[in-house]
Amino acid sequence: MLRVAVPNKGALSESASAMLSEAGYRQRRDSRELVMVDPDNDIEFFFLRPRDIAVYVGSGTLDVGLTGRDLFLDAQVEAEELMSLGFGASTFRFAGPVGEFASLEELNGKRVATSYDGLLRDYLAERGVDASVVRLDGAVESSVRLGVADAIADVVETGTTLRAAGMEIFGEPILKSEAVLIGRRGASPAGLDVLKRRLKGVLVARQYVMMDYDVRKELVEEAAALTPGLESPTVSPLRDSDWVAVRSMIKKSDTNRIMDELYDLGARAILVSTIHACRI
Ligand SMILES: Nc1ncnc2c1ncn2[C@@H]1O[C@H](COP(=O)(O)OP(=O)(O)OP(=O)(O)O)[C@@H](O)[C@H]1O
Ligand SMILES: O=P(O)(O)OC[C@H]1O[C@H](OP(=O)(O)OP(=O)(O)O)[C@H](O)[C@@H]1O
Ligand SMILES: [Mg+2]
Repeated sequence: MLRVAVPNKGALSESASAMLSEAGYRQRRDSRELVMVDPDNDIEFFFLRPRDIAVYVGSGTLDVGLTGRDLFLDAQVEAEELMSLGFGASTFRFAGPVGEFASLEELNGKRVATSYDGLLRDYLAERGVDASVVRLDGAVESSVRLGVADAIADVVETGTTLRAAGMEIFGEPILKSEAVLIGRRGASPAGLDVLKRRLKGVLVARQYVMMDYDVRKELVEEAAALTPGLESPTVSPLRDSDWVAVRSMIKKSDTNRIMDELYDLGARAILVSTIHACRI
């Protein structure tokens, strides 16, 4: 039975469970449940703190886990990223009091507070910056005002928390994070391929739509270039032999641009429908 770690609370929890449900797996009804067996799919879900998930997977206790890339790298365990999951995006950045820091080098000899000390120590060491790292559990934005640090390194999403603390970002982003599936390096436990294929199916169904349109036969090559699809578009005859019907998957975010371009080309009856589920 495949043993999978899922965030039990926090920023990633709801989206992780929603994605697994969409992939056809049973998920817990009560947020206090710690384990959930799905016998139909021969899989077992363990609901754990997102920060601890990499530790369980790295030690081999659990086969795979859904967690944040930043939390995974911070844990410094023997595991690898198997795929990105398309949610939980965030950026990990340096910040300091407004006007005080402009570049990474200025951190030499300073104190930097963070909840991600493993990640930060690696980053500073790789760039030869000699700063002392102050490990805090959370709310690191308050650390400078309270005098335990000179700057911070933290997750920034909207920047609201930073602004409220009178701080601003500086330097290059340390890391772009999102939710990822992690597993033991080189391991391929039974059921993992199916899980990955199902998750990929959810990603594609979320990111793509199905587009149908009619176009004059002589324009089909030009139209197909706009909608190449994953393999190749389906082209079907119409009763009026001067026209054909074309069907192709396109990126959801390109929908309106492609509809405009197809219309300008002379395509008509352009229809877009959602993809409920798929296997690619
Ligand atoms: N706005 C956000 N705030 C915090 N984390 C976010 C945000 N958006 C995405 N994430 C991601 O969520 C994960 C952190 O989740 P979570 O906040 O549950 O952990 P935590 O901060 O360790 O726990 P808690 O805040 O409950 O003490 C990281 O991978 C982070 O990149
Ligand atoms: O840029 P923003 O949209 O304001 O979001 C970023 C903030 O959200 C997270 O805090 P969280 O709520 O997880 O609390 P924590 O710091 O105690 O983990 C993160 O640590 C930042 O403080
Ligand atoms: Mg948090």
